[in-house]
Amino acid sequence: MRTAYSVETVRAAERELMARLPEGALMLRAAAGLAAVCAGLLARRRGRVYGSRVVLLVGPGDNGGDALYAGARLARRGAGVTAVPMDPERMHAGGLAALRAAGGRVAQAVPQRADLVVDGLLGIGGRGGLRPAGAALAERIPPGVPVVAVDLPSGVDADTGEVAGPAVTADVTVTFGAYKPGLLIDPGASRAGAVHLVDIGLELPEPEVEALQHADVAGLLPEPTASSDKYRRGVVGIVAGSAQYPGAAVLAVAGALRGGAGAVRYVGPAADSVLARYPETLIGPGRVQAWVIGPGLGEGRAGEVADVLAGDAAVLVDADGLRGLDPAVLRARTAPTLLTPHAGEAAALLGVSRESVEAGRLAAVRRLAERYGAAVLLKGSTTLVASGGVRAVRVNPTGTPWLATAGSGDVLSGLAGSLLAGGLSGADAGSVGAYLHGLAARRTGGPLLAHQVAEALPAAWRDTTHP
Ligand SMILES: NC(=O)C1=CN([C@@H]2O[C@H](COP(=O)(O)OP(=O)(O)OC[C@H]3O[C@@H](n4cnc5c(N)ncnc54)[C@H](O)[C@@H]3O)[C@@H](O)[C@H]2O)[C@@H](O)CC1
Ligand SMILES: [K+]
Repeated sequence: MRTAYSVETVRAAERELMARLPEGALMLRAAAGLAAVCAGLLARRRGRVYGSRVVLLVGPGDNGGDALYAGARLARRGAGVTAVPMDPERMHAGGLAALRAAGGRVAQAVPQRADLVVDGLLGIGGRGGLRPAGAALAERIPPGVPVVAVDLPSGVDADTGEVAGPAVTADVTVTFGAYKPGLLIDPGASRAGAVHLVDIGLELPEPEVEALQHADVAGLLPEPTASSDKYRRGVVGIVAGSAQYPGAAVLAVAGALRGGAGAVRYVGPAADSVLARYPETLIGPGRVQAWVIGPGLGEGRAGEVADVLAGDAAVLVDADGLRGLDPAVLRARTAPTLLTPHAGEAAALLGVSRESVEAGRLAAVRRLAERYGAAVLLKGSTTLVASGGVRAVRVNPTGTPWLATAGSGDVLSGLAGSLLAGGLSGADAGSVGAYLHGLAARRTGGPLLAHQVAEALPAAWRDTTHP
Protein backbone atom coordinates (compact mmCIF):
# COMPACT_ATOMS: atom_id res chain seq x y z
CA MET A 1 0.00 0.00 0.00
CA ARG A 2 1.28 3.43 -0.86
CA THR A 3 0.28 5.91 1.83
CA ALA A 4 0.07 9.71 1.79
CA TYR A 5 -0.13 12.28 4.55
CA SER A 6 -1.49 15.83 4.82
CA VAL A 7 0.78 18.82 5.27
CA GLU A 8 -0.39 19.20 8.86
CA THR A 9 0.53 15.61 9.69
CA VAL A 10 3.91 15.85 7.94
CA ARG A 11 4.74 19.11 9.72
CA ALA A 12 3.86 17.64 13.11
CA ALA A 13 6.07 14.60 12.45
CA GLU A 14 8.89 16.88 11.27
CA ARG A 15 8.67 19.04 14.39
CA GLU A 16 8.84 15.99 16.59
CA LEU A 17 11.88 14.62 14.78
CA MET A 18 13.65 17.99 14.50
CA ALA A 19 13.45 18.41 18.25
CA ARG A 20 15.64 15.31 18.58
CA LEU A 21 18.19 16.14 15.86
CA PRO A 22 20.85 18.82 15.38
CA GLU A 23 19.56 21.93 13.61
CA GLY A 24 19.36 21.57 9.84
CA ALA A 25 19.87 17.80 9.90
CA LEU A 26 16.54 17.06 8.23
CA MET A 27 17.16 19.45 5.38
CA LEU A 28 20.58 17.91 4.79
CA ARG A 29 18.99 14.43 4.64
CA ALA A 30 16.41 15.70 2.17
CA ALA A 31 19.05 17.43 0.04
CA ALA A 32 21.26 14.34 -0.01
CA GLY A 33 18.34 12.25 -1.33
CA LEU A 34 17.47 14.91 -3.88
CA ALA A 35 21.07 15.21 -5.10
CA ALA A 36 21.35 11.42 -5.45
CA VAL A 37 18.29 11.27 -7.73
CA CYS A 38 19.59 14.24 -9.78
CA ALA A 39 23.02 12.64 -10.11
CA GLY A 40 21.43 9.39 -11.29
CA LEU A 41 19.45 11.26 -13.96
CA LEU A 42 22.53 13.17 -15.12
CA ALA A 43 24.59 9.99 -15.26
CA ARG A 44 21.92 8.33 -17.39
CA ARG A 45 21.57 11.35 -19.65
CA ARG A 46 25.19 12.41 -20.05
CA GLY A 47 27.21 9.51 -18.69
CA ARG A 48 28.46 11.53 -15.71
CA VAL A 49 27.72 14.39 -13.33
CA TYR A 50 31.03 16.17 -13.95
CA GLY A 51 30.63 18.94 -16.52
CA SER A 52 26.82 18.85 -16.59
CA ARG A 53 24.75 22.03 -16.33
CA VAL A 54 22.18 22.20 -13.57
CA VAL A 55 19.69 25.05 -13.07
CA LEU A 56 18.01 25.52 -9.68
CA LEU A 57 14.77 27.51 -9.51
CA VAL A 58 14.84 28.74 -5.93
CA GLY A 59 11.83 29.95 -3.93
CA PRO A 60 11.84 31.85 -0.65
CA GLY A 61 11.30 28.94 1.74
CA ASP A 62 12.87 25.68 2.81
CA ASN A 63 11.94 24.08 -0.50
CA GLY A 64 14.44 26.44 -2.08
CA GLY A 65 16.87 25.51 0.72
CA ASP A 66 16.68 21.84 -0.25
CA ALA A 67 17.42 22.77 -3.87
CA LEU A 68 20.43 24.91 -2.86
CA TYR A 69 22.00 22.25 -0.63
CA ALA A 70 21.43 19.59 -3.31
CA GLY A 71 22.95 21.97 -5.87
CA ALA A 72 26.00 22.36 -3.62
CA ARG A 73 26.46 18.58 -3.60
CA LEU A 74 26.22 18.40 -7.38
CA ALA A 75 28.65 21.33 -7.73
CA ARG A 76 31.15 19.45 -5.53
CA ARG A 77 30.93 16.60 -8.04
CA GLY A 78 31.87 18.94 -10.86
CA ALA A 79 28.48 20.07 -12.17
CA GLY A 80 28.04 23.71 -13.23
CA VAL A 81 25.20 24.84 -10.98
CA THR A 82 23.24 28.08 -11.42
CA ALA A 83 20.60 29.19 -8.92
CA VAL A 84 17.85 31.51 -10.16
CA PRO A 85 15.87 33.08 -7.31
CA MET A 86 12.16 33.84 -7.36
CA ASP A 87 12.93 36.76 -5.02
CA PRO A 88 16.65 37.72 -4.77
CA GLU A 89 16.02 39.15 -1.29
CA ARG A 90 14.65 35.87 0.05
CA MET A 91 16.81 32.79 -0.36
CA HIS A 92 17.66 30.19 2.26
CA ALA A 93 20.87 31.68 3.73
CA GLY A 94 22.60 28.44 4.70
CA GLY A 95 21.78 26.82 1.37
CA LEU A 96 23.03 29.81 -0.58
CA ALA A 97 26.30 29.90 1.36
CA ALA A 98 26.79 26.16 0.76
CA LEU A 99 26.17 26.53 -2.97
CA ARG A 100 28.57 29.47 -3.26
CA ALA A 101 31.25 27.64 -1.27
CA ALA A 102 30.93 24.71 -3.68
CA GLY A 103 31.46 26.97 -6.70
CA GLY A 104 27.83 27.48 -7.74
CA ARG A 105 26.60 30.83 -9.00
CA VAL A 106 23.44 32.95 -8.87
CA ALA A 107 21.79 34.43 -11.98
CA GLN A 108 18.64 36.49 -12.51
CA ALA A 109 17.56 34.81 -15.76
CA VAL A 110 17.00 31.10 -16.42
CA PRO A 111 19.94 29.77 -18.51
CA GLN A 112 18.63 28.11 -21.65
CA ARG A 113 21.49 25.61 -21.95
CA ALA A 114 20.88 23.05 -19.24
CA ASP A 115 20.93 19.29 -18.64
CA LEU A 116 18.61 19.37 -15.65
CA VAL A 117 16.26 21.86 -13.98
CA VAL A 118 15.47 21.55 -10.29
CA ASP A 119 12.15 23.07 -9.23
CA GLY A 120 12.62 24.38 -5.68
CA LEU A 121 10.13 27.25 -5.94
CA LEU A 122 7.44 26.05 -3.53
CA GLY A 123 6.93 22.98 -1.38
CA ILE A 124 4.36 22.15 1.25
CA GLY A 125 4.27 25.83 2.28
CA GLY A 126 2.94 26.89 -1.14
CA ARG A 127 -0.56 28.36 -1.25
CA GLY A 128 -2.46 28.59 -4.54
CA GLY A 129 -0.76 28.49 -7.92
CA LEU A 130 2.52 30.23 -8.67
CA ARG A 131 2.39 34.02 -8.52
CA PRO A 132 3.85 36.10 -11.38
CA ALA A 133 7.51 36.01 -10.26
CA GLY A 134 7.54 32.21 -9.92
CA ALA A 135 5.39 31.67 -13.00
CA ALA A 136 7.84 33.76 -15.06
CA LEU A 137 10.69 31.41 -14.05
CA ALA A 138 8.64 28.27 -14.68
CA GLU A 139 7.75 29.54 -18.16
CA ARG A 140 11.44 29.89 -18.99
CA ILE A 141 12.28 26.23 -18.30
CA PRO A 142 13.97 25.22 -21.58
CA PRO A 143 11.85 22.73 -23.54
CA GLY A 144 13.03 19.12 -23.51
CA VAL A 145 15.18 19.49 -20.39
CA PRO A 146 14.19 17.10 -17.58
CA VAL A 147 12.64 18.77 -14.54
CA VAL A 148 13.05 17.39 -11.02
CA ALA A 149 10.52 18.82 -8.56
CA VAL A 150 11.61 19.21 -4.95
CA ASP A 151 8.99 17.62 -2.63
CA LEU A 152 6.18 18.42 -5.10
CA PRO A 153 5.75 20.34 -8.34
CA SER A 154 5.46 24.03 -7.43
CA GLY A 155 1.91 25.32 -7.73
CA VAL A 156 0.30 21.96 -6.86
CA ASP A 157 -1.66 21.88 -3.60
CA ALA A 158 0.01 19.24 -1.44
CA ASP A 159 -3.19 18.22 0.37
CA THR A 160 -5.62 18.02 -2.52
CA GLY A 161 -3.78 17.87 -5.84
CA GLU A 162 -5.56 21.06 -6.91
CA VAL A 163 -3.73 23.33 -9.34
CA ALA A 164 -5.13 26.80 -8.80
CA GLY A 165 -2.96 28.71 -11.28
CA PRO A 166 0.36 28.34 -13.05
CA ALA A 167 2.32 25.26 -11.91
CA VAL A 168 5.43 23.31 -12.82
CA THR A 169 5.15 20.01 -14.70
CA ALA A 170 7.94 17.68 -13.56
CA ASP A 171 9.43 14.52 -15.02
CA VAL A 172 10.49 13.33 -11.60
CA THR A 173 9.45 14.42 -8.11
CA VAL A 174 11.65 13.72 -5.11
CA THR A 175 9.42 13.88 -2.06
CA PHE A 176 10.56 13.82 1.56
CA GLY A 177 9.38 11.74 4.49
CA ALA A 178 6.01 10.77 3.01
CA TYR A 179 3.93 11.00 -0.13
CA LYS A 180 1.60 13.99 -0.11
CA PRO A 181 -2.00 13.41 -1.30
CA GLY A 182 -1.46 15.93 -4.12
CA LEU A 183 1.13 13.58 -5.64
CA LEU A 184 -1.45 10.81 -5.98
CA ILE A 185 -4.56 12.83 -6.95
CA ASP A 186 -5.09 14.61 -10.25
CA PRO A 187 -4.53 17.19 -11.56
CA GLY A 188 -1.47 17.29 -9.26
CA ALA A 189 -0.54 13.64 -9.83
CA SER A 190 -0.14 14.12 -13.56
CA ARG A 191 2.21 17.08 -12.89
CA ALA A 192 4.52 15.00 -10.69
CA GLY A 193 5.97 12.46 -13.13
CA ALA A 194 7.75 9.54 -11.46
CA VAL A 195 7.79 10.03 -7.69
CA HIS A 196 10.79 9.03 -5.52
CA LEU A 197 10.29 8.93 -1.78
CA VAL A 198 13.30 9.86 0.36
CA ASP A 199 13.13 8.47 3.88
CA ILE A 200 14.11 11.20 6.34
CA GLY A 201 13.11 9.20 9.40
CA LEU A 202 9.63 10.60 10.12
CA GLU A 203 7.34 8.63 12.41
CA LEU A 204 3.84 8.83 10.96
CA PRO A 205 0.35 7.93 12.20
CA GLU A 206 -2.47 6.44 10.07
CA PRO A 207 -2.47 7.88 6.54
CA GLU A 208 -5.07 10.28 5.18
CA VAL A 209 -4.80 8.83 1.68
CA GLU A 210 -3.68 5.44 0.39
CA ALA A 211 -3.24 3.77 -2.99
CA LEU A 212 -3.41 0.02 -3.59
CA GLN A 213 -0.45 -1.68 -5.28
CA HIS A 214 -0.36 -5.00 -7.18
CA ALA A 215 0.28 -7.06 -4.04
CA ASP A 216 -2.64 -5.48 -2.15
CA VAL A 217 -4.99 -6.20 -5.04
CA ALA A 218 -3.72 -9.78 -5.34
CA GLY A 219 -4.39 -10.24 -1.63
CA LEU A 220 -7.98 -9.02 -1.96
CA LEU A 221 -9.05 -10.76 -5.17
CA PRO A 222 -11.32 -13.73 -4.50
CA GLU A 223 -9.51 -16.68 -6.13
CA PRO A 224 -11.52 -19.91 -6.34
CA THR A 225 -10.30 -22.95 -4.42
CA ALA A 226 -10.79 -26.68 -5.04
CA SER A 227 -13.96 -26.64 -2.93
CA SER A 228 -15.56 -23.62 -4.67
CA ASP A 229 -18.72 -24.03 -6.69
CA LYS A 230 -20.49 -21.29 -8.59
CA TYR A 231 -22.84 -20.41 -5.71
CA ARG A 232 -20.05 -20.26 -3.15
CA ARG A 233 -18.14 -17.95 -5.47
CA GLY A 234 -21.14 -15.62 -5.36
CA VAL A 235 -23.87 -14.61 -7.77
CA VAL A 236 -24.08 -11.01 -8.89
CA GLY A 237 -27.38 -9.60 -10.17
CA ILE A 238 -27.45 -6.79 -12.72
CA VAL A 239 -30.45 -4.45 -12.94
CA ALA A 240 -29.48 -2.21 -15.82
CA GLY A 241 -30.43 -1.12 -19.32
CA SER A 242 -33.70 -0.02 -20.84
CA ALA A 243 -35.30 0.02 -24.27
CA GLN A 244 -33.38 3.24 -24.84
CA TYR A 245 -30.05 2.03 -23.40
CA PRO A 246 -29.72 -1.75 -23.88
CA GLY A 247 -25.93 -1.40 -24.30
CA ALA A 248 -25.47 -0.42 -20.65
CA ALA A 249 -26.87 -3.80 -19.62
CA VAL A 250 -24.52 -5.68 -21.96
CA LEU A 251 -21.49 -3.75 -20.73
CA ALA A 252 -22.34 -4.13 -17.05
CA VAL A 253 -22.75 -7.89 -17.59
CA ALA A 254 -19.45 -7.91 -19.51
CA GLY A 255 -17.69 -6.39 -16.47
CA ALA A 256 -19.51 -8.66 -14.01
CA LEU A 257 -18.50 -11.83 -15.90
CA ARG A 258 -14.83 -10.87 -15.43
CA GLY A 259 -15.07 -10.05 -11.72
CA GLY A 260 -14.69 -13.54 -10.34
CA ALA A 261 -18.33 -14.17 -9.33
CA GLY A 262 -19.57 -17.70 -9.93
CA ALA A 263 -22.57 -16.55 -11.95
CA VAL A 264 -24.13 -13.38 -13.33
CA ARG A 265 -27.89 -12.87 -13.29
CA TYR A 266 -29.62 -10.21 -15.39
CA VAL A 267 -32.98 -8.63 -14.59
CA GLY A 268 -34.48 -6.07 -16.98
CA PRO A 269 -35.75 -5.29 -20.46
CA ALA A 270 -32.47 -5.89 -22.31
CA ALA A 271 -32.34 -9.67 -21.72
CA ASP A 272 -32.27 -10.50 -25.44
CA SER A 273 -29.29 -8.23 -26.10
CA VAL A 274 -27.49 -9.62 -23.05
CA LEU A 275 -28.09 -13.27 -23.97
CA ALA A 276 -27.11 -12.71 -27.60
CA ARG A 277 -23.70 -11.49 -26.43
CA TYR A 278 -23.26 -13.57 -23.25
CA PRO A 279 -25.11 -16.89 -23.21
CA GLU A 280 -23.47 -17.53 -19.80
CA THR A 281 -25.94 -15.10 -18.15
CA LEU A 282 -28.82 -16.29 -15.94
CA ILE A 283 -32.00 -14.37 -16.75
CA GLY A 284 -34.72 -13.18 -14.36
CA PRO A 285 -35.08 -12.63 -10.62
CA GLY A 286 -33.42 -14.98 -8.13
CA ARG A 287 -31.09 -15.07 -5.17
CA VAL A 288 -27.85 -13.08 -5.40
CA GLN A 289 -25.07 -12.03 -3.03
CA ALA A 290 -24.83 -8.56 -4.61
CA TRP A 291 -26.92 -6.36 -6.88
CA VAL A 292 -25.68 -3.77 -9.32
CA ILE A 293 -28.43 -1.29 -10.12
CA GLY A 294 -28.50 1.79 -12.27
CA PRO A 295 -26.52 1.78 -15.54
CA GLY A 296 -28.79 2.84 -18.41
CA LEU A 297 -31.97 2.44 -16.32
CA GLY A 298 -33.49 5.66 -17.62
CA GLU A 299 -36.35 7.39 -15.82
CA GLY A 300 -39.14 5.98 -13.69
CA ARG A 301 -37.36 2.96 -12.16
CA ALA A 302 -37.04 4.29 -8.58
CA GLY A 303 -39.28 1.49 -7.29
CA GLU A 304 -36.74 -1.13 -8.39
CA VAL A 305 -33.94 0.78 -6.70
CA ALA A 306 -35.97 0.95 -3.48
CA ASP A 307 -36.70 -2.80 -3.60
CA VAL A 308 -33.06 -3.71 -4.04
CA LEU A 309 -31.98 -1.38 -1.24
CA ALA A 310 -34.62 -2.87 1.06
CA GLY A 311 -33.07 -6.35 0.68
CA ASP A 312 -30.15 -7.82 2.58
CA ALA A 313 -27.74 -8.41 -0.33
CA ALA A 314 -24.80 -6.09 -0.97
CA VAL A 315 -25.72 -3.32 -3.44
CA LEU A 316 -23.81 -1.16 -5.88
CA VAL A 317 -25.78 1.88 -7.09
CA ASP A 318 -24.62 3.68 -10.23
CA ALA A 319 -25.80 6.23 -12.78
CA ASP A 320 -29.62 6.60 -12.99
CA GLY A 321 -29.99 4.59 -9.78
CA LEU A 322 -28.30 7.40 -7.87
CA ARG A 323 -31.11 9.88 -8.51
CA GLY A 324 -32.96 10.98 -5.40
CA LEU A 325 -31.27 8.50 -3.03
CA ASP A 326 -32.40 8.92 0.57
CA PRO A 327 -29.49 8.99 3.05
CA ALA A 328 -31.73 7.55 5.79
CA VAL A 329 -32.52 4.45 3.69
CA LEU A 330 -28.85 3.85 2.95
CA ARG A 331 -27.78 4.43 6.53
CA ALA A 332 -30.29 1.85 7.75
CA ARG A 333 -28.81 -0.91 5.56
CA THR A 334 -26.63 -3.56 7.16
CA ALA A 335 -25.16 -5.20 4.03
CA PRO A 336 -22.35 -3.39 2.14
CA THR A 337 -23.46 -0.50 -0.09
CA LEU A 338 -21.27 1.11 -2.73
CA LEU A 339 -22.23 4.26 -4.66
CA THR A 340 -20.29 5.01 -7.86
CA PRO A 341 -21.08 8.59 -8.99
CA HIS A 342 -19.16 10.75 -11.43
CA ALA A 343 -18.68 14.39 -10.47
CA GLY A 344 -22.07 15.52 -11.81
CA GLU A 345 -23.94 12.78 -9.93
CA ALA A 346 -21.88 13.47 -6.80
CA ALA A 347 -22.82 17.14 -7.04
CA ALA A 348 -26.53 16.24 -7.21
CA LEU A 349 -26.17 13.88 -4.21
CA LEU A 350 -24.50 16.65 -2.19
CA GLY A 351 -26.67 19.51 -3.48
CA VAL A 352 -23.64 21.51 -4.69
CA SER A 353 -22.27 22.51 -8.09
CA ARG A 354 -20.30 20.14 -10.27
CA GLU A 355 -17.43 22.66 -10.28
CA SER A 356 -17.14 22.55 -6.51
CA VAL A 357 -16.88 18.75 -6.59
CA GLU A 358 -14.22 18.88 -9.32
CA ALA A 359 -12.24 21.49 -7.41
CA GLY A 360 -12.27 19.56 -4.13
CA ARG A 361 -12.68 15.90 -4.99
CA LEU A 362 -11.14 14.58 -1.78
CA ALA A 363 -13.48 16.59 0.44
CA ALA A 364 -16.48 15.70 -1.74
CA VAL A 365 -15.95 11.93 -1.57
CA ARG A 366 -15.46 12.08 2.21
CA ARG A 367 -18.68 14.09 2.65
CA LEU A 368 -20.65 11.69 0.47
CA ALA A 369 -19.46 8.67 2.44
CA GLU A 370 -20.35 10.34 5.75
CA ARG A 371 -23.75 11.60 4.61
CA TYR A 372 -24.91 8.35 3.00
CA GLY A 373 -23.21 5.95 5.41
CA ALA A 374 -21.89 3.97 2.43
CA ALA A 375 -18.70 3.35 0.53
CA VAL A 376 -18.43 5.88 -2.31
CA LEU A 377 -16.36 5.62 -5.46
CA LEU A 378 -16.03 9.03 -7.13
CA LYS A 379 -15.08 8.53 -10.78
CA GLY A 380 -12.73 10.94 -12.49
CA SER A 381 -9.22 11.30 -13.77
CA THR A 382 -8.14 10.00 -10.36
CA THR A 383 -10.87 7.77 -8.97
CA LEU A 384 -11.31 8.11 -5.20
CA VAL A 385 -12.95 5.66 -2.79
CA ALA A 386 -14.08 6.63 0.72
CA SER A 387 -16.08 4.86 3.36
CA GLY A 388 -17.73 6.38 6.40
CA GLY A 389 -15.76 6.18 9.62
CA VAL A 390 -12.51 5.23 7.84
CA ARG A 391 -9.83 7.91 7.82
CA ALA A 392 -7.94 6.94 4.66
CA VAL A 393 -9.40 7.70 1.24
CA ARG A 394 -8.16 5.33 -1.47
CA VAL A 395 -6.93 6.88 -4.68
CA ASN A 396 -6.67 4.70 -7.74
CA PRO A 397 -3.16 4.71 -9.20
CA THR A 398 -4.06 2.95 -12.48
CA GLY A 399 -6.09 4.26 -15.39
CA THR A 400 -5.69 6.39 -18.47
CA PRO A 401 -7.51 9.42 -19.88
CA TRP A 402 -8.82 7.10 -22.64
CA LEU A 403 -11.17 5.62 -20.05
CA ALA A 404 -13.35 8.73 -20.36
CA THR A 405 -15.44 6.95 -22.98
CA ALA A 406 -19.09 5.90 -23.24
CA GLY A 407 -19.87 2.70 -21.37
CA SER A 408 -16.64 2.37 -19.42
CA GLY A 409 -18.51 3.19 -16.19
CA ASP A 410 -21.00 0.39 -16.92
CA VAL A 411 -18.14 -2.11 -17.15
CA LEU A 412 -16.74 -0.83 -13.85
CA SER A 413 -20.09 -1.22 -12.07
CA GLY A 414 -20.45 -4.80 -13.22
CA LEU A 415 -16.90 -5.60 -12.23
CA ALA A 416 -17.10 -4.00 -8.78
CA GLY A 417 -20.52 -5.61 -8.19
CA SER A 418 -19.01 -8.99 -9.01
CA LEU A 419 -16.29 -8.35 -6.41
CA LEU A 420 -18.97 -7.41 -3.86
CA ALA A 421 -20.68 -10.73 -4.58
CA GLY A 422 -17.33 -12.41 -3.96
CA GLY A 423 -17.38 -11.05 -0.41
CA LEU A 424 -15.30 -7.87 -0.62
CA SER A 425 -16.35 -4.83 1.40
CA GLY A 426 -17.75 -1.82 -0.47
CA ALA A 427 -14.48 0.09 -0.29
CA ASP A 428 -12.40 -2.96 -1.33
CA ALA A 429 -14.75 -3.87 -4.19
CA GLY A 430 -14.69 -0.27 -5.44
CA SER A 431 -10.96 0.25 -5.19
CA VAL A 432 -9.96 -3.20 -6.50
CA GLY A 433 -12.50 -2.79 -9.32
CA ALA A 434 -11.12 0.62 -10.27
CA TYR A 435 -7.56 -0.75 -10.15
CA LEU A 436 -8.26 -3.67 -12.52
CA HIS A 437 -10.41 -1.48 -14.78
CA GLY A 438 -7.58 1.07 -15.06
CA LEU A 439 -4.98 -1.63 -15.73
CA ALA A 440 -7.19 -3.23 -18.38
CA ALA A 441 -7.60 0.14 -20.07
CA ARG A 442 -3.84 0.70 -20.04
CA ARG A 443 -3.29 -2.70 -21.58
CA THR A 444 -5.86 -1.90 -24.27
CA GLY A 445 -4.31 1.48 -25.10
CA GLY A 446 -6.25 4.21 -26.81
CA PRO A 447 -8.59 5.07 -28.41
CA LEU A 448 -10.45 2.28 -26.66
CA LEU A 449 -13.99 0.93 -26.60
CA ALA A 450 -15.65 0.01 -23.31
CA HIS A 451 -16.16 -3.65 -24.28
CA GLN A 452 -12.41 -3.92 -25.00
CA VAL A 453 -11.71 -2.87 -21.41
CA ALA A 454 -13.99 -5.69 -20.23
CA GLU A 455 -12.16 -8.15 -22.48
CA ALA A 456 -8.78 -7.08 -21.08
CA LEU A 457 -9.88 -7.61 -17.45
CA PRO A 458 -8.71 -11.26 -17.15
CA ALA A 459 -5.21 -10.25 -18.29
CA ALA A 460 -5.20 -7.33 -15.82
CA TRP A 461 -6.27 -9.75 -13.07
CA ARG A 462 -3.35 -12.06 -13.93
CA ASP A 463 -0.94 -9.09 -14.01
CA THR A 464 -1.66 -8.46 -10.35
CA THR A 465 -1.79 -12.07 -9.14
CA HIS A 466 1.19 -13.32 -11.24
CA PRO A 467 3.27 -10.18 -11.90
N1 LIG B 1 10.17 21.16 7.71
C1 LIG B 1 11.16 20.28 7.57
O1 LIG B 1 11.64 19.69 8.50
C2 LIG B 1 11.65 19.95 6.26
C3 LIG B 1 11.22 20.66 5.17
N2 LIG B 1 11.70 20.42 4.00
C4 LIG B 1 11.36 21.27 2.85
O2 LIG B 1 10.71 22.44 3.26
C5 LIG B 1 9.57 22.65 2.46
C6 LIG B 1 8.59 23.51 3.17
O3 LIG B 1 9.25 24.72 3.44
P1 LIG B 1 8.51 26.06 3.81
O4 LIG B 1 7.62 25.84 4.94
O5 LIG B 1 9.56 27.08 3.97
O6 LIG B 1 7.59 26.34 2.57
P2 LIG B 1 7.94 26.53 1.03
O7 LIG B 1 9.36 26.34 0.74
O8 LIG B 1 6.95 25.73 0.32
O9 LIG B 1 7.66 28.09 0.74
C7 LIG B 1 6.89 28.86 1.55
C8 LIG B 1 7.12 30.31 1.22
O10 LIG B 1 6.65 30.63 -0.07
C9 LIG B 1 5.74 31.73 -0.03
N3 LIG B 1 4.60 31.34 -0.86
C10 LIG B 1 3.58 30.54 -0.52
N4 LIG B 1 2.75 30.35 -1.58
C11 LIG B 1 3.26 31.07 -2.59
C12 LIG B 1 2.86 31.29 -3.94
N5 LIG B 1 1.76 30.72 -4.42
N6 LIG B 1 3.63 32.06 -4.73
C13 LIG B 1 4.74 32.62 -4.25
N7 LIG B 1 5.17 32.48 -2.98
C14 LIG B 1 4.44 31.71 -2.16
C15 LIG B 1 5.37 31.97 1.41
O11 LIG B 1 5.50 33.32 1.66
C16 LIG B 1 6.40 31.19 2.20
O12 LIG B 1 7.34 32.06 2.71
C17 LIG B 1 9.11 21.27 2.14
O13 LIG B 1 8.28 21.21 1.02
C18 LIG B 1 10.43 20.58 1.90
O14 LIG B 1 10.88 20.82 0.58
C19 LIG B 1 12.78 19.46 3.80
O15 LIG B 1 13.96 20.18 3.89
C20 LIG B 1 12.75 18.36 4.80
C21 LIG B 1 12.67 18.86 6.16
K1 LIG C 1 8.90 22.33 -5.64
